[in-house]
Amino acid sequence: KWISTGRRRLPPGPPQDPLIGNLRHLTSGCTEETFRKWGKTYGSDIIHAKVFGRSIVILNSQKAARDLMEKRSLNYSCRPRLVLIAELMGWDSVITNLPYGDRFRKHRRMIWDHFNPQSVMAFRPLQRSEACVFLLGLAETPEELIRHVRRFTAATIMKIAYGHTVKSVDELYVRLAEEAGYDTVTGSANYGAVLVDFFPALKYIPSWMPGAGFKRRALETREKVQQMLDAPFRMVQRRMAAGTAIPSFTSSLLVQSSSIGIADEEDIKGAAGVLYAAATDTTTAMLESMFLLMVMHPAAFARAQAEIDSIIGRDRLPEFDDRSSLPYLDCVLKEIYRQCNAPSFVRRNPLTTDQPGLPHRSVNDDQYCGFDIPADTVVIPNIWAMTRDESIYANPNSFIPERFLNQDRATAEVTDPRRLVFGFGRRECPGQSFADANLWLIAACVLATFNVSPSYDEVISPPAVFVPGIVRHPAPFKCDIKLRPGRSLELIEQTAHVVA
Ligand code: HEM
Repeated sequence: KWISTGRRRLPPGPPQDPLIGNLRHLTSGCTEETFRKWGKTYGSDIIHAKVFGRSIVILNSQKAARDLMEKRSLNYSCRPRLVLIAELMGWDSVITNLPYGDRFRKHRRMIWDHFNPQSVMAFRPLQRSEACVFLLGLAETPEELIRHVRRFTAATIMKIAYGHTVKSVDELYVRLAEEAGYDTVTGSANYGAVLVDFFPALKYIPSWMPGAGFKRRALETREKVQQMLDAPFRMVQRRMAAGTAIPSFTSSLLVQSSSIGIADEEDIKGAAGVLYAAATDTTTAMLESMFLLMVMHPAAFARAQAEIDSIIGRDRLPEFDDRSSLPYLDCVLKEIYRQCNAPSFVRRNPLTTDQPGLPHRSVNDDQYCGFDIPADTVVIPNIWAMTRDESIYANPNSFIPERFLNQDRATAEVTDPRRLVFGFGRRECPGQSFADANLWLIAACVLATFNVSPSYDEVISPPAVFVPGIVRHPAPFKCDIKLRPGRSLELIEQTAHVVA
């Protein structure tokens, strides 16, 4: 392997240590910003690193990501083999970890049928009613903002996936899912966990052996993952048998697959389970970031609020059909996506740098811009760098929604951050229309009914500090959230009554 890679013209990258390659770089505080700096240092959009002989290519530009992951998608739509998370922890029946192939296509179809831009229109009444519950909660206990956000994201997806109504984040199914997710993240952040992904034979090491702590933890997590996938699925089956099931993603798939074999059952469980895992943390992080940015950039949000007041008035809440009449609000949302796209490379394992920015894997040898990209290379899109590309976004570190105003179609297409933050090619996020609708609705309704400002006891507005993790959440921050004077509460209650 060493001799064959020696002859190749690989993309440039930082110097490597013997045997371990760039392991030290990639596991110790190496961020998306470092990857971008490497790009500048080595004068290339694509950077090559190596860990235990395995090639890792980082794509720092939108062009490189589209050229490879979209135009050559047949070669770049696989995922790296994830021994720890998929094989040991039991996340092997969820699409995010499936290799490109028939089973992947089957899962993608199941999810796409329910979440394509047309189908998600059916979720609008649910989104509106859950948005009202969110607003009422915020009016009552504004200090519990994060809890209300988490309940909203859990409630919308649980209802869709299983027809189950979530009243509180302390409920069983939410707890199971949260614990499985938490244990997966924490259990994959240690060196044993990294090693088993690069040396799969280590998965056979007996759990009692010294040094096998990663395996013991993974097997404990496996039970939680099983419970998280099983429990709500069995609940739907029980309710269907009793004739009390509310139509859902799971029930409709169960009805469709009349002669259900074990493979189908596992597939349906996995497809429903991934919805929670993929939808909640990402959407929660974006909504938290939205509130942080409201506090940091009051002028932009005041302008969006004034737009809502002048177009919709103060006698009703915004509805989805109002979206095209509120262009400035859309610009604000784009700028939120651009600045808070929550990618996280600050992890211990370069194979499991998570959403958004899930790694792809090349299947065959390829060449790009004169460089060789060997088969089985892990390909990581550096979405953070792409949304800060100075050739596309002037002053990328400033919050300027106006940059998106009055753009012609071609420019709008190149600059729209939604074409970056939801990933690329055949692996692009299938939940993006739904996620985008949730973010828009909450932004519009909050601006219509609340004033969000820095907390009185804070001297300066909070800095944009993000906590590294599977998804980047803002560090805890204080803010004042108050109902706007006038009929705000009455409007929320009225709408809640109508949409209930
Ligand atoms: C703002 C919220 C969200 C963001 C930023 C986001 C972002 C992403 C990204 C970057 C990927 C990886 C794409 C790639 O590999 O190129 C992804 C995958 C995925 N997302 Fe989302 N997502 C969000 C919300 C959702 C929601 C609401 C759902 C479900 C309803 C969802 C379901 C999925 C699934 C199933 C995958 C795996 C696709 C595959 O492996 O083929 N996501 N998402």
